Amino acid sequence: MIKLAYKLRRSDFELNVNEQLPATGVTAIYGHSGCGKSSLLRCIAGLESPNSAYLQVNGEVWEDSEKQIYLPTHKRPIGYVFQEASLFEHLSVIKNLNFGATRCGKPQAQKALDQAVELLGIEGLLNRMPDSLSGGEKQRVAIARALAVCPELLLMDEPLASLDIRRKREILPFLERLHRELDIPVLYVSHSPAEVRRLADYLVIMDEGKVIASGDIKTTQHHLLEDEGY
Ligand SMILES: Nc1ncnc2c1ncn2[C@@H]1O[C@H](COP(=O)(O)OP(=O)(O)OP(=O)(O)O)[C@@H](O)[C@H]1O
Repeated sequence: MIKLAYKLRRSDFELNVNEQLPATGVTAIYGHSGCGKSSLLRCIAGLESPNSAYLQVNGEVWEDSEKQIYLPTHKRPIGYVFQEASLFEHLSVIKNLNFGATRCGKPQAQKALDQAVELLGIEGLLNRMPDSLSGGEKQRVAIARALAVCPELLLMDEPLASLDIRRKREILPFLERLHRELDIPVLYVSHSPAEVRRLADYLVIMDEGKVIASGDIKTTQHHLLEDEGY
């Protein structure tokens, strides 16, 4: 179970969320642009300074502002994938992945790295430099690097948004594979009904900083807009 409660006030925006999410499968966080999806993910990663915060993942409290508990970002066992693959441009693919594995720091680091390489189908890219990769390949490497951290929670913020439809189609099967074969809960921010339908088990729908509906995908998917169908 992931229990979270955040209040974050900005001059013209307020995030106010209090949810219990499953600690398995893919939970999509869906809503219009500006509704606070990325802010919520950034709170979970410890990258915002909310007015009040509570986060518990699988029984462990990562943050509780009332009790002044705050696990800093670099100590949170999370993998984070952004819209744009944020690879170290001066490092080869394998060195980028090793950087993730260093953060894992557990005996199973090498195994996690090998599994990530295999899952994302990037064996043939390991010695390439990021600037020689296509957008889709870069994003696959970024996802593998996030997995090499051995995360207990994978945060994905519109990982396909910067890709054209062909690249989206190319990556979706890999995401579906992650979903089938990995046992790590994923919080997946998206404003694409097509992606949500294909990937999510659980859905959180946001509007203006609040959750307006949440639940199993079967019972909530009628909230999704018509999709563009890729
Ligand atoms: N660093 C910041 N400083 C001030 N306001 C911000 C900051 N980041 C986001 N906002 C504002 O907070 C609100 C929520 O933004 P957020 O990026 O969380 O929404 P979102 O649902 O992820 O949007 P999108 O789908 O466009 O990425 C918006 O009004 C945005 O302009």
